[in-house]
Amino acid sequence: MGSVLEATAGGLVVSCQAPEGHPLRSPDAIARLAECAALGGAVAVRVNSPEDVRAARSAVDLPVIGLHKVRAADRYLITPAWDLAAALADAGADVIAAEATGRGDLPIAELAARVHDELGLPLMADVATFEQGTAAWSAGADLVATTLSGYTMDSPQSTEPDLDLVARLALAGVRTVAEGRLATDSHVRAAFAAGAHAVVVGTAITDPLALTRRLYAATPASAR
Ligand SMILES: CC(=O)N[C@H](C=O)[C@@H](O)[C@H](O)[C@H](O)COP(=O)(O)O
Repeated sequence: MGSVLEATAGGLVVSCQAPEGHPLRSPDAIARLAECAALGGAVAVRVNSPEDVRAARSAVDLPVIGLHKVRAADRYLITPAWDLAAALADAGADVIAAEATGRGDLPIAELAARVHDELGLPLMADVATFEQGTAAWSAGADLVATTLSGYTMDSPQSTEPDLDLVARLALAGVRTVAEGRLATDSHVRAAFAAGAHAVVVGTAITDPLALTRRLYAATPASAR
């Protein structure tokens, strides 16, 4: 368990995900993205669903952080049920990522204990607020990620990463991962300056559709 935490310290984790309907939505495409991440220097990849965990696991020799997104009325929930966590472990995940916002089927302390005792893996708790982060850390989470800040009613809405949350959690002694809307090298440097243990970058690296749309929107042709 300690080795994954050591391996990720000071590093870039690349989130290799593609939603239903996206041209990259296939385990093979996710595996190719994971290969790019590995060649580029990533210390781990973050992957959605057991089938993508299997694909990434066989493609790269890096720790695989597994999650399983489930569609709810307002947003995707991250691994909100125990069975989903267990299936990720079966698929070869090295870390289980799950939300610690109170919307999972287990209280966070029970989830952390079961991930440790039954799966033998570390838990990455995805949170939206400082209170959720410190609670998850006290409850035994190994990593606390700012993943959900900006996606819940109780967190600030912004197009920028929530580096203030990263700084507050790190200052409180929480092993904090900066995740969500990091898109530039300045964001990455600022996250580490704020005390991050690691950073996760997804869209800005692995979603050419989103990147194309953003740059297209800056063209005269987009106004036609
Ligand atoms: C909110 C939510 O469901 N976030 C998901 C968590 O796994 C992913 O959709 C994000 O891509 C990931 O967090 C990385 O963030 P960004 O793509 O902004 O670099």
